[in-house]
Order: sequence, then C-alpha cells, then structure tokens
Amino acid sequence: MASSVHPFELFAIDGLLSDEELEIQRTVRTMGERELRPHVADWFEEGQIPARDLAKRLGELGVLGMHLEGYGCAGTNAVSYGLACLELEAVDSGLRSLVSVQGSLAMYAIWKYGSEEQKQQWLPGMAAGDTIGCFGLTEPDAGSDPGSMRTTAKRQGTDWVLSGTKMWITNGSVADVAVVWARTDEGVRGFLVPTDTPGFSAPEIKKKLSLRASVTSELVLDGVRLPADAMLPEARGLSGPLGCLNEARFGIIFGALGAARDCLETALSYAAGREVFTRSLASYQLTQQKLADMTLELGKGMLLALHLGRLKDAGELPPERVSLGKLNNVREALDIARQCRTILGANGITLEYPVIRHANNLESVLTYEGTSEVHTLVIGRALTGEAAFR
Ligand SMILES: Cc1cc2nc3c(=O)[nH]c(=O)nc-3n(C[C@H](O)[C@H](O)[C@H](O)COP(=O)(O)OP(=O)(O)OC[C@H]3O[C@@H](n4cnc5c(N)ncnc54)[C@H](O)[C@@H]3O)c2cc1C
Repeated sequence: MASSVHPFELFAIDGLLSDEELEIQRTVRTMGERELRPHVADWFEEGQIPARDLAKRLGELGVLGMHLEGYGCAGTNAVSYGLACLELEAVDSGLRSLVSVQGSLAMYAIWKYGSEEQKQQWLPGMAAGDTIGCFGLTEPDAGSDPGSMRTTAKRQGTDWVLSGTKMWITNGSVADVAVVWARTDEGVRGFLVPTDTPGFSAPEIKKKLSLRASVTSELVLDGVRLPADAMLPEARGLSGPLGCLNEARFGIIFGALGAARDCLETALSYAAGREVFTRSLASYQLTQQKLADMTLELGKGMLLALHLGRLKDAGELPPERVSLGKLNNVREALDIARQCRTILGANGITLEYPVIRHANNLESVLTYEGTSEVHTLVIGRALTGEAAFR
C-alpha cells in the first residue's frame, strides 16, 4: 500500500500549536489511550463508570478546572483546555462530559461567582478530583428556556429553603456539591448545595442509549434548608448560569472533534484492511470521496476551534462566536460518525469499534449545552438584530 497521511497532518494542524499545547495534548492522549480506552466500551455497555476513581485520576492529570487560575487549578490557556477536551472525547464524550461539568460548570460557577470562603472551601478538592460537582439548571419543563424554571429558593429567617426538581444533570448521583439555580424574589440565583443536606436526593436516570459512560440524574430538592452563605454572591439573574454554559460549550467545540477524529481514524484503518470485490475498500473512489469530505470537515472544524480558542485567550469570545463553533463542530462530528459507520458496514453497529458509540453520544452533545436549533437562533439574532426567541 502507498504511504498515507493523517487528516490533521494534511491540514498541518500541529504547526499552529505551541510546544506547551502539544505537550498537554500528548499527555492527555497517552493517559486516555492507556487507562481509559481499554475499559470504555464495557463502561458504555454496562451503563456504569467508576466515577470516583476517574475523577481522582483526572485530577492527578490536572485537567479538572485546568483553565482556571489559583485554588489548585493549572491555569492553562483556552486552547490547551480545548485540546484536553478533544483527547478525552476521542475516548468517549461521557468522559469529557465529566470533566466539562466539573471544571467548566461547577468549578467555574464557584470560581467566577463565589465568595473567597466558598472558593477556598470547594475549589482545591474539586481540582484534585476528591470532590465531585454537578450543575443543576435544566428542569423537566425548562430546558432551552431556563427562564421558565420552577425551582424556588425562599428566605426563612437568614436561611434559604430550596424546592423543585432538576433533570438531566451530569454527575448528579455521584456529586458532593450541586450548583443549583433557583428562582428567588430577587431573580434567579445560584446556590451551593452539599449533597448530604436533608431533603436532597439524586436518583440516576436509566435506559439511556447515549452517553452511557456518564452519570445522568434527576435532582430532587424537597425543602432543602441552606445557610445564607450558600448563595453565590456574584451571580445575579440568568447571566450567571449562561456564563458557565459558555465555558462548557467552548470545550465541546474541541471535544466533538475528538470523537470525529477517532471515528475517521477507525474508518481509515478499517477501509485499508477490508477487502470487497477483491480489492481494499480504501481503493474505491466512493470510499475516498467519503474520507476526503470527512477530512475536510474535520480539518475545517479544527481550524475554527483554534481560531475561537485564540479569540477566547484574547478575551474576544462573545456567546454568538461560541454558537458558531458549537453548532458547526457538533453537527459535523455527528455527520462524520454516521458516515464512518457506513464504511464499517455491519461491524459499524457493534461496540467492538468506537464508531456507533461516538455517534450515539454525539446525539446528546447536539442537544445539551444549547441545542443546534438554539445556537442557530443565536447566530440569526446576531446577523439580523432580530431575536426569534426570548
Ligand atoms: C446526557 C445529557 C446530559 C445533560 N447534562 C446537563 C447538566 O449537567 N446540567 C443541566 O442543567 N442540563 C443538562 N442537560 C440538559 C440539556 O441542557 C437540555 O436537554 C437542553 O438544554 C435541551 O432542553 P430540553 O431537553 O428540555 O429540550 P427542549 O428545550 O424541550 O427542546 C426540544 C426541541 O425544541 C427545540 N426548540 C427549543 N426552543 C426552540 C425555538 N425557540 N425554536 C425552534 N425550536 C426550538 C430544541 O432545539 C429541541 O430540538 C443534559 C442533557 C443530556 C441529554
């Protein structure tokens, strides 16, 4: 067989990265390949992950809250964080979800909006992976429109009492602390809820066919009484949770490409080894067209991710730019996963290969952190000045 080149090499992607960024990417990739990939298909099949051990190991690796400064966090640039997300999601979107929720949602909420005492209390343990966090915004009847949330926090003396239900919460059943967003007399506010507080429970959601290597839960708040200092002082209104979502969406812009890259690498190697009609599948023009089109989308997605990462490091990443990346890269990653599945034929539907697992996972990634429809509307609003949604 003639020599072949990796899709990212065709685009000369590595030349756009610093030595430090390349080193971080290599370190996360090596750990993922050695310690996570050998188990991930089983975790997915069983619908269970060793969340505590994983959090601890990911903490040792330094990826939990890695783009935040201080409190035990590594303080890397945005691109490095994105590359870590990419390498974790190349193994499984569920593992990247654990890291995104811990670092970009729960830790970021405390880091950005918390008091100094709250930061000291929670962040070092979360960076180390000793303490797991979750982020409760979505409710059974409030997903794309979090402004319609029903969970309330009411003052009783100096205490707060929280009541309501959150739905689809990643890490919920294994969390030590839940960041819960609730309606108060002064608008939406965020609360840090230790999960052993009486009245709090987090039953796990079963029967998922996507993100099976990730814990997803309901949060039930049945008159959960918290002291006054459980409130995040600096988050007022929906801009608080939306600021956190912007962080997590950024990681997904890179992460989804990891899943796509893994699918494409698998399809390339499969097509080279599979003989059909006495020749390798890779030698047929129809196959090469699929591979070329997927490589184009993967490479373009990576260039977009890097551009947005540099803008983020320059402080120039407003939400509509995040929407450009999240909409494009998740949509294209899902298309790539489905197309790779065709190249693997029947083998493509088993967990012996990662492709259908990635495709199924990406269905969740398309929906969470803002659905593709909502990101389309955000871009439409930026282009026209007309909001087609609230
Ligand atoms: C595996 C998983 C993990 C998750 N983890 C978390 C978590 O950790 N924390 C958390 O808070 N949430 C989490 N979520 C919830 C996720 O953010 C929501 O599912 C998402 O916001 C969509 O909300 P919804 O499912 O209620 O759908 P809906 O909001 O009911 O949307 C249904 C459909 O309507 C479309 N739609 C909505 N508005 C419009 C409009 N104006 N015009 C046209 N179409 C529209 C949507 O795009 C979608 O296609 C998770 C979800 C999943 C699947």
